[in-house]
Amino acid sequence: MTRYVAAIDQGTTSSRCIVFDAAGAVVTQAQREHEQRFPRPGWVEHDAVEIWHNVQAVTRGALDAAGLSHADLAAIGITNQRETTLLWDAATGEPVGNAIVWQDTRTDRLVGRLASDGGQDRFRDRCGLPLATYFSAPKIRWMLDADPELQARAADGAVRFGTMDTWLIERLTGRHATDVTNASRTMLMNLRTLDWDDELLAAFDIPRAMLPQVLPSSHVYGEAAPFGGTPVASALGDQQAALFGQACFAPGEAKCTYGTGSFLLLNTGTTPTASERGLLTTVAYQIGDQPAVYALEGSIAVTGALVQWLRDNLGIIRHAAQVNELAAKVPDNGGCVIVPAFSGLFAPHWRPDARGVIAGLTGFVTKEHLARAALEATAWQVYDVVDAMNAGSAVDLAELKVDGGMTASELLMGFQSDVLGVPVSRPTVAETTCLGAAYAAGLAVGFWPDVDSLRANWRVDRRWEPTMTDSRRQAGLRQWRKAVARSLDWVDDQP
Ligand SMILES: Nc1ncnc2c1ncn2[C@@H]1O[C@H](COP(=O)(O)OP(=O)(O)O)[C@@H](O)[C@H]1O
Ligand SMILES: O=P(O)(O)OC[C@H](O)CO
Repeated sequence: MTRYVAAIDQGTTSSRCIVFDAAGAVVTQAQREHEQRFPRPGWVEHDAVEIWHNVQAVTRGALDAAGLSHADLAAIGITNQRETTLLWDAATGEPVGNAIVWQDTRTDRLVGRLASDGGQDRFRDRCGLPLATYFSAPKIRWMLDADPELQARAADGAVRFGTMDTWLIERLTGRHATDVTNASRTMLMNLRTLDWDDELLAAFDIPRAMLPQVLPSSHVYGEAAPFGGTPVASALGDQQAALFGQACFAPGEAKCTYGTGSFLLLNTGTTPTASERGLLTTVAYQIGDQPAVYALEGSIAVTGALVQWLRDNLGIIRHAAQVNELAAKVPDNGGCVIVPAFSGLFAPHWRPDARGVIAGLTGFVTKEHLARAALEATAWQVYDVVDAMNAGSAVDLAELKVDGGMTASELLMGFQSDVLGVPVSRPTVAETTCLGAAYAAGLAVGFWPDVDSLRANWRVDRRWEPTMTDSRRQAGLRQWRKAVARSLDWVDDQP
């Protein structure tokens, strides 16, 4: 009997598999980290074969841990780190090199060259994205430039492109396909046609023959041969999957996922909404042949990664959670503000020339103040994104649903509610990314009847209400804005 749905989350630092029951509760899970490769400053790579082995191992591991087999599964859903770019040989299925990860900034000159002719927003109308190293198209261009043989082979379809969803779908089912949410992060998909766009392909000189077929997010992609032919029935980028798992199915509903970076997505309904304030327009999901649903997104590159930096580079904490113990020892930041622009600032600023600053240092500032400033930096970056959303759209965010590793920090969540001035709610199932992929897969095979049945599964675990006075909020905001201004225009040689 098929009582469960499995979700595979292929993330930036690890791959995990979680099996859910019909109530959306976690039945079993397994997780495995993969190596982060930093061959040069600013470069970040993953070995896609290592990832493929890990994905199989965690899926088997999760099933074994609960004494289940693939026969217990109605479907498998896939969710993944987005934008990370891989090329492989169509005949052998072997990667032509490592995957270039979304955080990698090696394409900054290429992006600068393209932006010098028409500006950073020259493709925004078609694909919803500004020109930035973050997205896949510049990474594909870089790979094709790096090996002169590849362009011709790509034009014949002998070399294939894929993000991590596509890589896993092809390995599992034999089909070269992606979903609309992942395709919407490449800079190559037209937001309205939901297909590859000839003008964008021409601008990046990327052959259509190397690209996967674009399919809905909740859709049967094929049968997973290593798992007894279980249907692979969904694919979504991880941030879109979290929106789905948080049951943000109505326009105006939003979630923020706090991990290595943080990503706030607002459901804007079935027509793409443009942002004049630096937010991305992206596809939220598409269920079968229904119209696609769109989102506005604020992507923040460094939030939890700053806590890791306090741990790994400064050594002032031993575990991420200790940042809270340290921060709780002081009543405020002691006048110190950190802007973690380690690889420039993403939304809403899109400033590749920014670099991190610690502002307001005096002899009074201690490691406790630094810990507090690190948590506050996350909340203020999210504030900037929400501010851009409220200013640029008719929607005034009334509540924020949250998930991800950093939501374990009560101090951060309380401060977040304070600076936003709206309640912040964390659900009982914290694994919303996997849950969203499972939901989308379950819908495609009739395991769940409709999205209303999914909404009924959402339960609040903890809710934070704002308590900060407006004058304190304004004072903190002034300080934050001054610190952000000081982080800009640091890198001199932007092309
Ligand atoms: N208790 C905590 N307080 C603050 N930050 C935390 C805590 N626990 C984990 N983190 C941070 O959260 C991030 C991990 O969250 P996770 O959702 O697993 O991220 P990802 O999916 O991006 O790998 C790490 O960057 C870590 O520093
Ligand atoms: O794998 P995560 O959770 O760090 O998410 C990465 C994002 O999808 C990048 O856009």
